[in-house]
Amino acid sequence: MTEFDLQHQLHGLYAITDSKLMPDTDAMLFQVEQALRGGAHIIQYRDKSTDENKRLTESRALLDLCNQFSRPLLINDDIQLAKQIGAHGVHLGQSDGIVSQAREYLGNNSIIGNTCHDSLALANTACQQGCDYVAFGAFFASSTKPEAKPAPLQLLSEARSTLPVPVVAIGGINMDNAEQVITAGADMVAVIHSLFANDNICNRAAQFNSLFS
Ligand SMILES: Cc1ncc(COP(=O)(O)OP(=O)(O)O)c(N)n1
Ligand SMILES: Cc1ncsc1CCOP(=O)(O)O
Ligand SMILES: [Mg+2]
Repeated sequence: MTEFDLQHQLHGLYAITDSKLMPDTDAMLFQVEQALRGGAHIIQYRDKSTDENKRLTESRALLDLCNQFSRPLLINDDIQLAKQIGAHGVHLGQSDGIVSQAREYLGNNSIIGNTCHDSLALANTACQQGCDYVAFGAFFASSTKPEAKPAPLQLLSEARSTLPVPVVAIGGINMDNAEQVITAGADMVAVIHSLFANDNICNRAAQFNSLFS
């Protein structure tokens, strides 16, 4: 995938990998392929290990897979890895680097997302620095990241109406609550557990996607 329409890509289900739910590279590739078949619009490689060889091999394999489906692969936390493999972009938390520096390093064609927790002020700064989307959450209790700071649903409508970029909702999102965050203003729902712990990942991805118009 070389060129794509950002407005179209930054919408719908945003699937994030998880090393506990994906015990090895083959399992990860199989599960992500199921999510892509079900219609996941964006994939994020999120691996907290320090095994550089594994991270390189897995992210390259994921990038091949995403290219086959013409969907972007973003790397969590690591702008060097994103640049090294030619990923479509990066997702940065508040302590993972500065958006404007990532933009300079990766160039204008990369997608850069930024975690803004429950703060419109952080989101405005991220937008001024050139991010392509902002992420808020956790909106619900997350078994993947129980320590994530809670964010209120009302934040999403204000974010949607005041920010110039698409808005991601994350944290404990499942089929019982996804509609609430979408109605409140989320352009994308970022999901780990409810998607990748499901017995039928392809169906679950399609169910999430059907919630978006
Ligand atoms: C889409 C999306 N939103 C938020 C996060 C969380 O990022 P961060 O706060 O840096 O936490 P870690 O994921 O690095 O633990 C995300 N990864 N993706
Ligand atoms: C990375 C991250 N940041 C805030 S909550 C979260 C985890 C999301 O995973 P789940 O969908 O399993 O709650
Ligand atoms: Mg991070």
